[in-house]
Amino acid sequence: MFSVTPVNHQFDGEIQQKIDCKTKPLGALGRLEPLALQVAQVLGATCPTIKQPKLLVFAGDHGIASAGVSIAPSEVTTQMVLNFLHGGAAINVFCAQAGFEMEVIDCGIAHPVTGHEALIDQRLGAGTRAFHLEAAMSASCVEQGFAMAKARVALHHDNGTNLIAFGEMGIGNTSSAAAIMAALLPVDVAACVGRGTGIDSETLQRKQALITQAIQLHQGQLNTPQQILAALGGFEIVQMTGAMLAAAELKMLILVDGFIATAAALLAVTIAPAARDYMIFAHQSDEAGHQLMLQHLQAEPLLQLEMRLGEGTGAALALPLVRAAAAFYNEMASLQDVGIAI
Ligand SMILES: O=C(O)c1ccc[n+]([C@@H]2O[C@H](COP(=O)([O-])O)[C@@H](O)[C@H]2O)c1
Ligand SMILES: Cc1cc2nc[nH]c2cc1C
Repeated sequence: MFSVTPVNHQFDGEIQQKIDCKTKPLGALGRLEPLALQVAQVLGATCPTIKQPKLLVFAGDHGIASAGVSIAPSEVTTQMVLNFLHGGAAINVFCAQAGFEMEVIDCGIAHPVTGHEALIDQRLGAGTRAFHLEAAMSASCVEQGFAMAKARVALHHDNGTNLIAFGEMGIGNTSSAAAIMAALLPVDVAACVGRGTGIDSETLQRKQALITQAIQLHQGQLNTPQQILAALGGFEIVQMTGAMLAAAELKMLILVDGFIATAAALLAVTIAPAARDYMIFAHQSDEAGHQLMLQHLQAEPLLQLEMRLGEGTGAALALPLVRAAAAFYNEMASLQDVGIAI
């Protein structure tokens, strides 16, 4: 379904030379320099420019939420979707600041909302099934989610967007992301499970026990990323994975937010390793497993602000840094231009 090719390394030498010749000591722009290299690899070495950046908030509900793994009930997912549509959430504020156009996609919240034209309907159901008792969804649901996400990304690409940021909303989705992490990586469940929205220690123990139970229940059916998604996933995680693969296929920049978006990135990279070339990791979340997940992706996030909100907030805050990397690459004078000999 996805055919992702690695970035072109043909011009790496020229791009690096251009970065090194800017009016600064060698390497003095620190991590903005490899970021500029990546931006130029993906968007072109001549004058890489971020165009019509979009931030997509993928919303979905989780059956596991009714087992008491969050501070909030599933109703809050719908309430927050309405908040996004009315412009009142953190992500609305940060998108407006950063110059992101924001889109909210209903991937399958439990209580659908009507009468909002701006809400994109890509529903796969009314929340997943509780994955500690049965598979979260069917295999065909995963494929359907991939197809819908791919079509949406293609539409944005056709309209001129060349950077997509990934955020999400879904009560219970840190449980799903932690279970996916435990299924994909050679790490203990305990290293994957965190406090999500801010649960107490007793709830954390229950969450860990339910995820351990789920991994045992689905053992033998966790052999591919698609199987892992069907067993343990969420509708929003399925669609983020598909959308990331589609964006990589179309050679767009992918800006990844926090713990749950990174779980989707991990799935996408497992399906198509070349997708990693297109990914920029925005922010290291305070969620316990995120650092380890990033390590496995060999990702150094741009920001570390101790946030644990999701929605795409870290990605929105990181966009100015990505713009700055492209701008210095395109606009700074060279040492030669100004006659500096060092
Ligand atoms: O992205 C993150 O790093 C992150 C870390 C902790 C919580 N969240 C958000 O909180 C919700 C999931 O938390 P929970 O406790 O309900 O699993 C979901 O809506 C996420 O957007 C997000
Ligand atoms: C209020 C609230 C806002 C959120 N935004 C993302 N996840 C969230 C979880 C809660 C509970």
